[in-house]
Amino acid sequence: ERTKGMPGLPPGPRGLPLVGYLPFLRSDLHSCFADLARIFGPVMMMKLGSRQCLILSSPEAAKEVLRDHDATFANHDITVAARILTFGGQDMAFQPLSPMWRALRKVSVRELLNARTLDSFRTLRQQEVTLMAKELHRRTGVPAAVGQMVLITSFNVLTAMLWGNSLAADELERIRGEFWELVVGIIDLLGVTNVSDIFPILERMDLQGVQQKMKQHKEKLDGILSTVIDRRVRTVNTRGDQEKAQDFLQVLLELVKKEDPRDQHLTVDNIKGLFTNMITGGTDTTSTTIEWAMAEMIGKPETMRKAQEELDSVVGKEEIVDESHIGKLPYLEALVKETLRLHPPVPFLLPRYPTTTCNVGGYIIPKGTKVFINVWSIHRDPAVWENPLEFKPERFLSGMSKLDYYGNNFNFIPFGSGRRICVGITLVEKMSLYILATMLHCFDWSLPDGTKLDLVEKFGIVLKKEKQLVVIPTTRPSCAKLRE
Ligand code: HEM
Repeated sequence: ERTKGMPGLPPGPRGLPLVGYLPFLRSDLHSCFADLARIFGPVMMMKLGSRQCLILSSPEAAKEVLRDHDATFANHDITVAARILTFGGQDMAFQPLSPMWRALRKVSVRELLNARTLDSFRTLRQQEVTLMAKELHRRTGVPAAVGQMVLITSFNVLTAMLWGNSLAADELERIRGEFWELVVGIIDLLGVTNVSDIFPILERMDLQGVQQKMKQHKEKLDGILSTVIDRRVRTVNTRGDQEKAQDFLQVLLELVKKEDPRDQHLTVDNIKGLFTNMITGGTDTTSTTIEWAMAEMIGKPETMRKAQEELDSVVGKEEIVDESHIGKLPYLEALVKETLRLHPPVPFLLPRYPTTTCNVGGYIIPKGTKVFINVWSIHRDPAVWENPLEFKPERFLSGMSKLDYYGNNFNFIPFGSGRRICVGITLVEKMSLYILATMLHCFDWSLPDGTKLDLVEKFGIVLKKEKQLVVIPTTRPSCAKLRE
């Protein structure tokens, strides 16, 4: 609708009064939005309940929002469930663009997620990944839920990086046992279309019980985080400053104590919110990536064979992978990129909203519109990708070889782009390649007899396999080293 040469709202499907287009959406929202974009175009608007929503489905439209209007769209839209989980939005991901967001992001990069600090955790990663490989070795020939195992490994690495050995071994063991279900439950709830978000007036009624369930998960998580923090404060109080650990938790606790007005004052809830972001945002995404990579390779065995041949020649058939090999494995790197292209773990990024009314694609976008960037459909756009539905790591070795994870080319943005780009990319690059390299170098993988591979997706804030992948490891020569 354009009047007198003024830009109008973007085109989109008309809905019903009050509910908008909500009753017509399918549960596989990513592919439903992609189907609608084929009719209405890559800049599409629809009303869901009382909320105006913008859906962008082309690299050009994504670029306009994430680069040209980066500052205007730099806020993530917080849902009712996310607010409960993040201690009222005290985390990094749902903090509006503000001094607090800057302080949380800065301290995370300076003290944890930079190349030098991450290198200092190399032995820790090696220990945890070797433990996982040993466990798989013990279970040779027995079906294994690989996603679940990778999730636990990522959790162990990440939490040791966050708070060192703040917990006693038995406490840690108990938490690890509960953790898988907790994260899966949280991620599932974050992906539910909650009517409380669409009709804020209904929030108090919590019609689907989402808020109630999220409160229970949050209480569990809060229990774990409070124990970790209390233990640390008590240890420092009894043993004194000399013996205190110099890890990320300690740096954050010092910032809570600091009263210098030039520093952004942090609260304990900020620490808990930040840890919640990293634990929930950094584990399930990594394990989902590995699970999809394994599933695609099972479906196309020559890709697994090529990755194993590369590993055999770089690492040596009877040696064990270590992180120094990672930069020398271009095929494996391409394989992970191809997985993130076909199965971007966060299919809409974290939805944004503009803080002022602005123009995108020649249309007017009202302030506060919820913006979904459909990365899943951008990554499958036939105008950009040849045979987009084919799993073909080679494309990242030739035509698309320059694409990286840093959001500079809008054809490939699995981690987003601009100032709100994922803060954990460096860690993901190390962890996902290292885990996958170890799994492929130590084992061959096959489906249990009588089962068939399926690649059915389940939409959510994280785009998972509907059925978890269960596969059987059989040993390769390098496994002998695991016994040493
Ligand atoms: C395969 C793994 C991962 C994927 C695909 C992924 C993807 C994403 C995406 C798409 C965003 C939103 C970006 C945007 O809005 O433009 C994001 C944000 C974020 N990610 Fe990741 N992520 C992964 C792993 C991690 C890890 C390991 C960590 C931390 C240890 C992490 C921490 C965060 C945080 C804190 C944010 C919010 C950043 C901000 O708002 O400034 N992520 N991630």
